[in-house]
Amino acid sequence: MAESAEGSAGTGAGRAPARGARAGRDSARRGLVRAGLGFLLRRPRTLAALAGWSALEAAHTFALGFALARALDDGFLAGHPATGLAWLSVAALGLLVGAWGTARVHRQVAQLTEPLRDELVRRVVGRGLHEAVTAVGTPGRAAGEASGTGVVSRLTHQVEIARDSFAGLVMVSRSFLFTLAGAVLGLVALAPVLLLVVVPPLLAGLAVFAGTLRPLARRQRDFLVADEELAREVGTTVRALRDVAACGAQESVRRRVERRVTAERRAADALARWGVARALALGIGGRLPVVLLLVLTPWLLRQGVSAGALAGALTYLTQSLLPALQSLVHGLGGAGARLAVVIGRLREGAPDSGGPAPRTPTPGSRTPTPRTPDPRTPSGPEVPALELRGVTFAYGPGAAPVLTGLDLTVPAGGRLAVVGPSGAGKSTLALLVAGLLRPSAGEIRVHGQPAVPGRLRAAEQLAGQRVLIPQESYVFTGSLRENLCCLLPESSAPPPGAVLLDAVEAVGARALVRQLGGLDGWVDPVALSAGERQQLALARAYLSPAPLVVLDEASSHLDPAAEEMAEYAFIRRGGALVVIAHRISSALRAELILVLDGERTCCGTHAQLLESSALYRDLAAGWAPQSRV
Ligand SMILES: Nc1ncnc2c1ncn2[C@@H]1O[C@H](COP(=O)(O)OP(=O)(O)OP(=O)(O)O)[C@@H](O)[C@H]1O
Repeated sequence: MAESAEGSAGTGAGRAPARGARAGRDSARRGLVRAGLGFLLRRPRTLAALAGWSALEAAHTFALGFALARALDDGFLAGHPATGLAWLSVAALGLLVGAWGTARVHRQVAQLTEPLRDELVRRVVGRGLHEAVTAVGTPGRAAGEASGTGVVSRLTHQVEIARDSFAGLVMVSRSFLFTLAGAVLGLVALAPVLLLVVVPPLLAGLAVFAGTLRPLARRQRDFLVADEELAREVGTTVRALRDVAACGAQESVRRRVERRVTAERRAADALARWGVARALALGIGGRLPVVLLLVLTPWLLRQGVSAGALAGALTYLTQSLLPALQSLVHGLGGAGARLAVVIGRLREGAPDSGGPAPRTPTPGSRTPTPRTPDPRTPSGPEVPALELRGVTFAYGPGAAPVLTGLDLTVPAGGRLAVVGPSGAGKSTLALLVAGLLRPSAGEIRVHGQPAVPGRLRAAEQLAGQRVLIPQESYVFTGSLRENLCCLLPESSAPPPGAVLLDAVEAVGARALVRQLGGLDGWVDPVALSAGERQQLALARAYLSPAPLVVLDEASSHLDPAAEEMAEYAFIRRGGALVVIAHRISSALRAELILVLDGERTCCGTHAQLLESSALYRDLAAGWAPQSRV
């Protein structure tokens, strides 16, 4: 238990300076040990019952070696097979009694673990609900997306792990103590001299094991944390593969995942090295006594130890002590460290992180620096930002084309809105423009360069040409600064904080940044609402140097006012803008509107389209009431 505490205390503290982290771990360990002892001492009756049933279980250990020795000495070796069989029956009876004791032990352990779980659940559900209540009204948080349910669900999952690990710990430590007691009593009953052979190596093995517990628990904890971080990173990445490709963020995401893989491998290597020490402890404490017993057999026989007693002692060593020691070593090293990590997190209130979320002072009421619009017309004003010539696209050779022979030109710095009914091909067009789909026929050029999907190098080039923000925005676990800067070229110097804050301010995400604790605040994608994720993705796109921005309903989770603010930010930013519009207000802000309507697809201004496109008139009429909301 003490070692578990040691492990838990340091969760996430590795980022702090070593001495402070160690002091924090020590104090948390003491707190955890006190809390654990307090929890046990408040249940004396359960403990007494557990000890009683464990003693019965240990009687089986005692009976096994002792009855075997008697069966040999008084029965089979003495020429009385009936006596031998009778003693073997005693051993069998001992097995039955032991099994009964074990069943009752499980019941008593449940009496300990269930209250522990209830206590933890009460605490974490309370805290989860508190977080949910305080999250209500958070700007950008969509209705029904209060984080409380997610927090509570993750915390209760950790409570389940804590309960199972605690049960495992109680079982192995109790089993070892009572098995040891049963075996030692048995050896004394057979021949006290046997203790001289068994006890010293056993104690030495236990001492080695005790010495490895702390470092082992620390390595185990580091490994668990690294493993979870890797799983979380990979899980987030896999869910967001399309968005990662859309953002052109493959390279930075690859590096992030690679860092996690390396960290996990290092943690696993360190754990494996300490695993050798654990094997050494097992060898000295569990296997060396067997070897000594065999080597010293002639001497023991001279001391008057009978053949039956030797067989009994071997039985104690191989059937009881070695398995119990194995369970103890693996149980304390595994379940103990896991319990330490989980309890540590539950106490810290960090439901899902491998470490505390770093917080920096709130930016406060700083005055935004006016931003000069970027001259994002790389090829000069005469080269269109986007050109489609006879573009046809179908999702398969036999599939009906989504787009047929589409021609379109968006001038440098121009603004295009794309509208159409669901399934008309708006997102498909966005993916084609972003170079993530290849046209079946025709050509697409972005600032004069072909937009083609390709290998990593091509993806990097694409990221410099255009940025696509899809409907479900990708943000990753990391600092806010990392999330904002991931579309910036590797070679460029990190932008000053003021530039990042300007971008955040421009797209209306200042409140969110304050809530996250500033630019070095920690982003947990799961804890953010869809609207908040969109705000971060918009700020990231705003910062990107790409001269073409494609927003595929990228503000669909924002309210109309927030959406307007974000779109005006992109207009001021410079460069060309293509917006897949889901509100008439978006379309009205564009200079040109493309109505995707199969063979009746057309392009024009709002006024022209009201005249010429029945579908556009219908869409505008349908949107009008919502846009006033
Ligand atoms: N990966 C795909 N494989 C096959 N067909 C697809 C795929 N993605 C989209 N489609 C089909 O292509 C057509 C156009 O889809 P798309 O998502 O581009 O339309 P949309 O106008 O963006 O619709 P919405 O407004 O509902 O998002 C639809 O018929 C859709 O079912």
